[in-house]
Amino acid sequence: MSQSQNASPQNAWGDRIRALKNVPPVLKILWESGPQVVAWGLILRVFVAMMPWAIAKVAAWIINGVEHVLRHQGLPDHFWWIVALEVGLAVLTGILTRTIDYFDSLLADRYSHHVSIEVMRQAAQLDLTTYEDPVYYDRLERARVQATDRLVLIQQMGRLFQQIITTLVFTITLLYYSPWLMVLLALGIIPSFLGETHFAFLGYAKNFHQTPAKRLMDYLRQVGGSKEAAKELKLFNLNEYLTSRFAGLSEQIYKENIALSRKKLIGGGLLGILGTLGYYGSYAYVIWRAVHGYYNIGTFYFITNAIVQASSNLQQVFSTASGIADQALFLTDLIAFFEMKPMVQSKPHALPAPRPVRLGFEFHNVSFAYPGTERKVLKNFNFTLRPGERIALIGENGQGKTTVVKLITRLYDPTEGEILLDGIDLREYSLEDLHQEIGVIFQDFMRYEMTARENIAIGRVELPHTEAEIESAAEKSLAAGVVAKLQHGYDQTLGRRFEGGVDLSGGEWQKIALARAYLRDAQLLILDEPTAALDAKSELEVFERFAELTEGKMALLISHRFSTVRMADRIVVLEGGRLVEEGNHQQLIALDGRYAEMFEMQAASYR
Ligand SMILES: Nc1ncnc2c1ncn2[C@@H]1O[C@H](COP(=O)(O)OP(=O)(O)OP(=O)(O)O)[C@@H](O)[C@H]1O
Repeated sequence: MSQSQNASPQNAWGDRIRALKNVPPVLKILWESGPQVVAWGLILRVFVAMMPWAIAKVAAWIINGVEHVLRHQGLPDHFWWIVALEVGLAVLTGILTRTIDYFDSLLADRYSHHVSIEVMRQAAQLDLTTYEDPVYYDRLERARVQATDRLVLIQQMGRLFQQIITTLVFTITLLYYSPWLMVLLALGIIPSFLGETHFAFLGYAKNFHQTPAKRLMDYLRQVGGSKEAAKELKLFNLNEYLTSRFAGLSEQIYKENIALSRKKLIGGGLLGILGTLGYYGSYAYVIWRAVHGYYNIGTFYFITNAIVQASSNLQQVFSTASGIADQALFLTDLIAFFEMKPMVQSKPHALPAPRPVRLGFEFHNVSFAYPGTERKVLKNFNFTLRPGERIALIGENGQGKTTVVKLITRLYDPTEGEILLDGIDLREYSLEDLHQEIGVIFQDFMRYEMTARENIAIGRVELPHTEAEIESAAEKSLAAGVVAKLQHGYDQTLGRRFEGGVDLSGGEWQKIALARAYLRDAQLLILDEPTAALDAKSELEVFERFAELTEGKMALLISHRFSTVRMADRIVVLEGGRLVEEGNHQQLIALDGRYAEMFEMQAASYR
């Protein structure tokens, strides 16, 4: 991520102008959301934009006609038809305006639908690293907010288009009568425009710097109301603590908001007075010319109306444009978010994953530090996993076992060295293909608050699956016993978030999660401490099955329980990011090294 993306906005004009470069991509997104709706909106706006001019022109004819009558020169031809035309134009304006509102709300719905989906797609393809980066998180948060509720922006863009046309029509009219009129009007309006954009920018800068505090507030609110935290909150009396931290932050944000609103009230008010002076200056000039006999009464009316319209539309053009600049600043994050590219991705002509795997996986002098950190979690790590082998990876907490899994599944790429699959660097293979060949259940696996069936089917969403396949996977992982006890069986919603949902125990959730791995017809199965919440009997059962079911496949198992570990064909001991011992249970016991020591320690605690 570049420095400029991370830096908070400085109060500079450059940033404001740069923000306008976000408008074209947004127009593109708008167009993609609903081309026909956009086109109709624009066509109708051209008509509505011309209406005030047409209405004023017809009104001038009517006034001249009335004057004729007053001077006893008789009623002009078609007079009542002209009056009817005026009424017709007013009615048509009303109808067109409502139709535009309808198209705007239609477009707003389509836009937020389209952007929400794009945000989800983009979030899904970004690296895992990005999720651990607070800057990214803040950006995702802002992008999410920006995805919805952009009706204002859409209305503003349409309105600007309409106001520009109306202003142009009346400006040409005024220039036709006297260029000075426009100069006077512009002198009054430009300072208030600059004021508007200035405050819009301050508003954006304020929101930008408030995002971390707002994120923290959201977190506090979420913890305060979460089911998981409820027990601890009560026992540790944490509610008051959380509430007061939330209140402190909320107070700070309120004060900052008020301070800005005050500035805006005073500064914006003073600049607004300049606009009023410019407007009345032009008005006085036209009165002077009319009094000196330059215009008849209808023309006088038409010009004064043109001043009112040009002035208010010009003012609106500026304030709408500054409103758009304001919104465009907010869109900086959305656009920046869409421009983020994942580092871990498939190359253009990536290879399909080998099936069957012939040589297996090989780590060659792999070193790895998590992005943004210096410490190497793996150091010159060398390791092989051959087809048909079942390997247990063991080591104390924090030695890098899960990291090995993250590298083999390409959630991250090594900092140094390479990982080969059948002799070819993992980075050469298609990511989707590679992931299809690996079934993995992490220690912090997800508990999807969906039905039991969906929780299992998630293991292989890319392919259709039959009822029998789901049931067979559930049998293998012992989840079938869990499902049998549920009132609605496989259709039972799990978790408590949704009505009718049933929560499971930690061990029951694990059996369900394990079924996902079995559903996948993968060549490598990885279980990262998947049985931690299982009781001893279940664990033994699960692993005896695992041993049976992974026969002929590659299996990688991470566990702290030696009763399980000893079933592996080969045991690899990790310490400080290095491979320190490897062999089967008997060999390692005979070696009398780290493994034997750890084994003895665990055995002693059972005696
Ligand atoms: N996303 C991350 N960013 C930075 N450091 C990390 C990250 N994930 C893990 N680490 C660090 O890397 C080291 C190895 O972690 P890893 O999860 O691979 O250990 P482990 O052997 O699986 O531990 P355990 O037995 O506790 O699961 C730890 O010191 C941990 O603090």
